[in-house]
Amino acid sequence: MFESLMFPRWHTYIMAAALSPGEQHQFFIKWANKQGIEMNGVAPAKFVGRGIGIIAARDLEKGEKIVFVPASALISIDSKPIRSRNFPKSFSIHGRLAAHLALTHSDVESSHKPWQDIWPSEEDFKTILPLNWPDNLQSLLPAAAQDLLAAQQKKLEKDWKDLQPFLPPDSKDLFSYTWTIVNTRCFYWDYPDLPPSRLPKKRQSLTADDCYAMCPFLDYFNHADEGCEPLYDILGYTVTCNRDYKAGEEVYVSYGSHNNDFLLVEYGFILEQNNCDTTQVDHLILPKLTQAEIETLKEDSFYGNYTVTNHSVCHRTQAALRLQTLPARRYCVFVSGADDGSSDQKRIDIKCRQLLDEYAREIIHTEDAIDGLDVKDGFEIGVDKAGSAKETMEEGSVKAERKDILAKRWTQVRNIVNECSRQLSNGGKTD
Ligand SMILES: C[S@@+](CC[C@H](N)C(=O)[O-])C[C@H]1O[C@@H](n2cnc3c(N)ncnc32)[C@H](O)[C@@H]1O
Repeated sequence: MFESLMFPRWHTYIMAAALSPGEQHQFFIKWANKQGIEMNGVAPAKFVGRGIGIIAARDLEKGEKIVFVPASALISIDSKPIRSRNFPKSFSIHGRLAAHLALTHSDVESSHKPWQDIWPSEEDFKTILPLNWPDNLQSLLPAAAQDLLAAQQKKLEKDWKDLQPFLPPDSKDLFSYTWTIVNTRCFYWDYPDLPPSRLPKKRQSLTADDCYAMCPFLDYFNHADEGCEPLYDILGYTVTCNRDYKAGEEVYVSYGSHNNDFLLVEYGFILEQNNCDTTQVDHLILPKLTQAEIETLKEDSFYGNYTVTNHSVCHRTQAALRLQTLPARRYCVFVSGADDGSSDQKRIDIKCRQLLDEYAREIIHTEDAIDGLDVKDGFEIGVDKAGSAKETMEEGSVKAERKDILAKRWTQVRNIVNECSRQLSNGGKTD
């Protein structure tokens, strides 16, 4: 059984190392204990640049269970208050959860109020989430991040269109905020707690996008590419230490194997060290393909998702470059796996390097544009194309944090591209 934790004596000592999270977090912990949430040797703490996270309150051992959240404490579309709203089942789970949170947002009696009080504010999200940035800054994101952002905007707009009739007038901004709360704080959940009579039917109707639940306390954990992996079963969620931790260290979970473009668009941050980091070159390859080449690549399932890491150019990119460069027969034996393509490798490596050189020129150009952004901290609220309140800025003026994260992301992309190019020049291999 986990020990119950309500800021005991060691807490004061450990909090000297990290910043104390504040009073509303103490209320939340009390509330969490009442929900049956168990914490063992960990506590919330404030970390510079990462908001609240989880700190090891004593030395922890690999394999130790540090958090348990019972299924009854989750907010899912099977929670009674959401079921009773009778949102149509055809609406996305993300949208239904966001609408419920919007409808309870100003209810001081709501059952999850102490939890809501510890979430980031709308203001926090305005700075960190590219979704809330003005168009001139969004257009300075790497192309792959812009594609992710466009998909995110489309999902939000669809959910808003569906759920708007259930919400008070003028609640688009509130809905967008609760939608991003759901997006940044949900965990995978495919309803293992449902009775066997309901489970098969429920599972049949689920897509991966539907398997979301809000999970109190678990949503305190920040992400690292290597962290604890939360596991769930019929009883709820458990977090187990992935390694030993010293008292005072931050304990992370892994949100999945995500590159920094994904983390920036979905969560509003990038990792300085990310073993899963990549960059994409679709925007350089796709516009140069003929219609016939597009059809061939689609047929062979090699269309798009062309990825570069700091040591390799992926197999898919090579397939596209081979199709553009080599006789059809040589391309066919490569994609069918009948030949490893090594006899053409030198020619393809030259193509890869030309592609990376083209990318390097684009990077320099974008870095210059970011460098020239005029930093201003104040901004006014205006209305964007979709009719939602959004800040307007003079062309080129930007909050310092946004400029900083854009500049850092492009430095990372430049390093990936330069390092990969260097490896190719040294006769390094492509994947
Ligand atoms: C599930 S919440 C984690 C708790 C959050 N830090 C808070 O203050 O409530 C996810 C959000 O935490 C922040 N975050 C998570 N991991 C981070 C990291 N490694 N570095 C910076 N921010 C991080 C991002 O703002 C992200 O959207």
